[in-house]
Amino acid sequence: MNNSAPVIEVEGISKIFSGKTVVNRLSLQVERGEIFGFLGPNGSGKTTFLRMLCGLLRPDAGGGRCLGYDLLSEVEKIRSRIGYMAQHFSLYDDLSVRENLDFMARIYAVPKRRQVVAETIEQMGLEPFAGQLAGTLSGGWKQRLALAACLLHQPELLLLDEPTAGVDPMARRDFWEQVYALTAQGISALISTHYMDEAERCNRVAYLAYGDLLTAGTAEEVVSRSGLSTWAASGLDIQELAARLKGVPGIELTIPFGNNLHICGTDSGQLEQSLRPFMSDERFRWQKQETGLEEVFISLMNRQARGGDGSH
Ligand SMILES: Nc1ncnc2c1ncn2[C@@H]1O[C@H](COP(=O)(O)OP(=O)(O)OP(=O)(O)O)[C@@H](O)[C@H]1O
Repeated sequence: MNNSAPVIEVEGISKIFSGKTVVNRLSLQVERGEIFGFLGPNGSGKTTFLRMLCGLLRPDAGGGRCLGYDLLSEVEKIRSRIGYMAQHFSLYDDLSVRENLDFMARIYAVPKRRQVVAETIEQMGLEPFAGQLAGTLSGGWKQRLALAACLLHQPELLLLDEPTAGVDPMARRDFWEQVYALTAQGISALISTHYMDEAERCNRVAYLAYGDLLTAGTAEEVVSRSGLSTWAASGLDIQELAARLKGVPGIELTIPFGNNLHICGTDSGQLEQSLRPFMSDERFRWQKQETGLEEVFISLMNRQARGGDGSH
């Protein structure tokens, strides 16, 4: 495909299950070499969207191209060029790491199978475990093996559905190092996640809530478009403070983070004016703060729940 063309270019794609719209006219572009993060609460349609991209589900409306191939008519070409890591990927617990990869390589009819499996084991740092039964690996190494299995047929695009769910922080960091190394080689990745720190590692992010794409862009764009200003109050009694701030004009959102309460509003003047009387309370230290993705996503969700147009 044309190297400058987006790897994913979809327009208005929808999926309806039993009369319920699960993905609602979603349009999105992912550029080559990009790590694109896909966030949203459980059941918002992230998996359904990924499955439409890799041809496992057919969109009920809309269409587009994945790696330059048509989503509706060239599904086989797409499938052979993408690596899909499903949320509940399955490995054979009673096969070794090498046997698992060899088996997957046979299924994909990978040419020079033995050589490719050996190279993949080396590339993914799996040598120390090559002879070990997959069922005895730690969660992080199982994840690594599942990623290795997606790479055997040398895909151009990875679709990773919550690849680090339930994995400890060190293993998550290692996993991201691998993803960076792969994208440095020109592979693109669309990754769904619930972790905010992972969202911040992506070149661009999108937030999906119950089928609707609420925002997409770089973290800076998403934050700036939200128009939110944030103050943080730190102290021990922040739950009580949060309760007192409820319904105060200009305060649209409060989120506790440990001993900090983040307080947000889109009218920064009104927010400051409303907070001023609380700032004389010596139990708290007050600080203006950069708005983060988490504040933006929660605010968008709240607006959507209140029936806003969700177009921010
Ligand atoms: N094959 C199916 N038949 C009917 N409903 C389905 C099917 N697959 C998914 N759904 C429903 O579609 C909605 C979206 O599910 P989906 O798995 O795409 O969300 P998700 O954002 O990936 O959630 P999670 O973060 O929990 O993985 C859910 O309400 C789910 O129950």
